[in-house]
Amino acid sequence: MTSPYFTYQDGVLHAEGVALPDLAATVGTPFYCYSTAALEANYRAFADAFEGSDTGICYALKANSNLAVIRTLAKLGAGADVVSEGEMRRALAGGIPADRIVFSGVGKTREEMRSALESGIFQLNVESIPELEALSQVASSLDRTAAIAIRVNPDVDAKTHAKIATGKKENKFGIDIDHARQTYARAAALPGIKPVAVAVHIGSQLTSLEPFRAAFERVVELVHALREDGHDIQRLDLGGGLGILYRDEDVPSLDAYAGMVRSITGNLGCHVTLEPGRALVGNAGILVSKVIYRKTGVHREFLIVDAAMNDLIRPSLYDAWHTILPVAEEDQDAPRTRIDVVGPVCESGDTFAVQRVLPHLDQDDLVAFLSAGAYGAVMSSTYNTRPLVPEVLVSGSDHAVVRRRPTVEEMLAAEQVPAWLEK
Ligand SMILES: Cc1ncc(COP(=O)(O)O)c(C=O)c1O
Ligand SMILES: N[C@@H](CCCC[NH3+])C(=O)O
Repeated sequence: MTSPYFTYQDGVLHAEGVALPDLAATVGTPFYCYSTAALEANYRAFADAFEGSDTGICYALKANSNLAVIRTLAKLGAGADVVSEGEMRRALAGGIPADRIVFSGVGKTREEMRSALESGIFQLNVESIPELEALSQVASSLDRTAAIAIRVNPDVDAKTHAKIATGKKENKFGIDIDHARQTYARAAALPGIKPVAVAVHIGSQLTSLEPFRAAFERVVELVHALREDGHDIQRLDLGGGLGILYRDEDVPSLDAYAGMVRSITGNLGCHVTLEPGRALVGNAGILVSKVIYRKTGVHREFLIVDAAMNDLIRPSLYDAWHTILPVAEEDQDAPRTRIDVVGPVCESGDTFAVQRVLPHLDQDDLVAFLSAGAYGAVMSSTYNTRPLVPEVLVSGSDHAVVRRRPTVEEMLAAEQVPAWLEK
């Protein structure tokens, strides 16, 4: 399974027109590689599906906040959904105008609120009463009015992995939808706050439209009730969450998703914000790694690669499946075997795949983990003092290293041994 942007040409896997072995020789392994054409196609497909509706696409930066990725999407007109001041500054640095930025998240600090208000962003999505009160104080102190959505929790099962479901009562996100009317009343009475929107986001990697439908219907009902209460609700923020194909999921088409959104919200006269993350970047990136050793144990065979859980944590954290392709095109008739693909980190959880059927791979062979463009590099760490891996953006036959690998010296330079330990 390849994509139109990662294909075999002349016997080796390419990202657009760039041969991955050449990139590996230039930047060293492991590295992330993103396709500009894939990013553009994903954004355009999303925008086209909503063409003609009053819709803003605010790319959820958390999925991949590499500056060059942001810039690529910004040039196509994307707004941003951010969850920290750092992300907000990245969005602005990537060329996304402040008036297309939505600030989400359960724990915005007062400093973050101040910075968001001073930047003049489109909307803050508030998730609790204490947050509402803090925002009122910050906005008043700046003599500004914060345009807000209240994120409601509709208590809908998103039918996704429990660690990325956000719309059930027991999740920390949003305000219980049954308490929403009181909360809007409270918000409207506070200085510096103007409630203009309702926000919802029930989880990530949803592969069925039904949970979205259930949540959005509840939100529309709420909008009617809030308008009856005298609130001027002009906007809806329907979050992100649309899933992508990792293995064999039956992912809804963009047209089906957009049709469902239109059919539920079409008559409300609201501006609709959408916050796709994974759907825009997930299949636009891969992680390329090299086999260090092939190890034959008593019970199992292991392929030990130079990428690890610190570089791509999704398999360890969510038992996520990433298709693994040999970079050298396999002979279709060659024998295939089952093997565990693991990294060098000292944890048994540092496992990318268990008993995966793969062609014979050995020391120094390159492999590519597909669909690693979302929640890949952004979730990496330096565990085991492994430097963050480079990110490369490809466009046609050009490539650019858009984040370089820091040296261990640079990592050490950020730390200090106190003088008393030197005595
Ligand atoms: C509020 C909010 N919006 C948007 C997203 C983006 O989600 P996804 O990458 O699944 O589209 C998330 C993450 O789940 C989120 O928490
Ligand atoms: N990190 C998750 C998605 C989290 C979405 C953020 N709310 C993943 O890799 O699937």
